[in-house]
Amino acid sequence: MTSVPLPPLSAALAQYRPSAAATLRFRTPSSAPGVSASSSTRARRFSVIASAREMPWPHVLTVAGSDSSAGAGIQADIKACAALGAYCSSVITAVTAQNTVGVQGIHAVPEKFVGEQLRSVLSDMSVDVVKTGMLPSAGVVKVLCESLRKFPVKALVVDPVMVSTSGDTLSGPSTLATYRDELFSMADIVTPNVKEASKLLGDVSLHTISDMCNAAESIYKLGPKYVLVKGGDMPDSSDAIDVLFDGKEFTELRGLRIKTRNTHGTGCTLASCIAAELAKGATMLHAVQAAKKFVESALYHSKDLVIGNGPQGPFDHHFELKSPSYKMGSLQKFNPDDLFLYAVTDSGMNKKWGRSIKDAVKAAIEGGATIVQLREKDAETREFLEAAKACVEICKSSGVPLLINDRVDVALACDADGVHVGQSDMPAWEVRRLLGPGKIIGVSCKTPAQAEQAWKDGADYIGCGGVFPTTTKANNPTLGFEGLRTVCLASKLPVVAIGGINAGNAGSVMELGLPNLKGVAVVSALFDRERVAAETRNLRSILMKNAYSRS
Ligand SMILES: Nc1ncnc2c1ncn2[C@@H]1O[C@H](COP(=O)(O)OP(=O)(O)O)[C@@H](O)[C@H]1O
Ligand SMILES: Cc1ncc(COP(=O)(O)O)c(N)n1
Ligand SMILES: [Mg+2]
Repeated sequence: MTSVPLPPLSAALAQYRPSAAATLRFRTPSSAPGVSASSSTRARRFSVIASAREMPWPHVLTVAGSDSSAGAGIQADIKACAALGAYCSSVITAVTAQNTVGVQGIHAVPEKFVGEQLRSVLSDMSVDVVKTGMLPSAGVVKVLCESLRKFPVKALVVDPVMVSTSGDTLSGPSTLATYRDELFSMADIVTPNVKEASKLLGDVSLHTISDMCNAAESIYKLGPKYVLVKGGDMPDSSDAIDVLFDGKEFTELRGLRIKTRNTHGTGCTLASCIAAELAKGATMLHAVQAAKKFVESALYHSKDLVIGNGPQGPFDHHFELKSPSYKMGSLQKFNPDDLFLYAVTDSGMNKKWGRSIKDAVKAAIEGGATIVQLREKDAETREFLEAAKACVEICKSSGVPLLINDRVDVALACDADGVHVGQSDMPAWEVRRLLGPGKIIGVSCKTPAQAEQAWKDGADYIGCGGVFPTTTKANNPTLGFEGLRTVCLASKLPVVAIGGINAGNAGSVMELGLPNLKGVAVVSALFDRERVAAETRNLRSILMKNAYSRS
């Protein structure tokens, strides 16, 4: 089984942003020669409408029940899609009287009227993905299947909602057979929780990951392309583990288990996020990972919310709107463009030139470094921590992220922006566990396999090198341009090139034109010099020239 801890918050947030296709961009019309001013204005107006039509918004249709407390159901689906940049239309199958205590009543919408709503939406709007939640009767499941046959969509996400997190029944046993016989074979993914998986398989008991895998395999035989058995309600588990099965391979998706009462609507949100990501064009594994990361982050940010008096509260789908980075205009903790000029300090060089770490960092920032890593291999811990704390202050005030090489403890103690690890340091997934979802993690990689692992482990970027021979790192094989190209092409993450890079050769590295190669990391070319700020400024202007000539 492949074990896949989740990509970090920043990586996931990057996916939450509306994709280019989702952003309505208005093209300036090219008016034909001889067209009068007023008709050109008209032409512009038409062109705006036309180009808006050409740029469809990723569209999810949720077919689900209304939750009066707005934590789950239709309300959760719309909030989740909005947070991830997808449009969400809604066909309501039932209205529930529900709160944080439980479900007090259910009023099913007549099957015929569910069909009418489906026709209204599907015949008019270009829906990319249909996501189903509460389908209260076998009749509604049948009506949905008929509509989907008539109006096919790109993907179908089936959350077989039967029992709410509060334990209330939302869809009776009569629907089970129709789910199994008709809907599942049309589904791209089915996402039962453990209780639902058990019911679908005739009340088998599920206690372990291996039980979840067996259940996923059995449900897969009913026809969907993927099965995700969700482990939110698995007792005695310190992690929140879900199992994805694609017919060949099991992938264990492991996330932090957030200690909170606010888990009402986690299942609805997860399925809607998967649908939104698929609508934006993600692969299934990416969609599931991003969705799980979103739920984890939302729970984390809402863990202390108190809404309602019952045991199960709702969580905040729009937690990003409250984050300071959002208010400062940036949704992401990590911006891959920050890798542009990556300054890595070296204790030996600082000593040689009689500089403190703090002065070295100040000078690099003054010269225009866009991210800084403290790589102090020989420093005493106490002394290093003091210096790191001072550097955090300097970097914060300049808006430059500060990473710590290898020392997760120091990064935690000084509240750095993240950690960079090598292949023999702590594994990135373990670092993620310790740092939480919001920090930046970088991993040094020399091979496509290492790059793949870094992505699976939840890293934000990889450092690839040595591109040229270097004296900074002993016994460091040189990859050359070919090695760098191979790793970049294989990497799903942004890459920064490292190893022997200086003002003389940085341009040639960037000229490789690899789309995910975001910048260069330098040690000696900045710090084994007398004037750090001037060297940084010089390198920056070389990189800028290269960037402009390529754009
Ligand atoms: N306390 C928690 N911390 C982190 N993730 C959770 C927590 N509870 C549930 N999840 C995640 O939320 C998603 C929905 O799972 P689950 O709650 O099992 O589904 P449902 O809401 O359908 O019962 C899964 O990805 C699960 O791992
Ligand atoms: C209308 C409606 N639909 C679905 C759920 C499931 O909620 P959860 O996501 O917590 O399992 C619910 N409680 N109410
Ligand atoms: Mg739940």
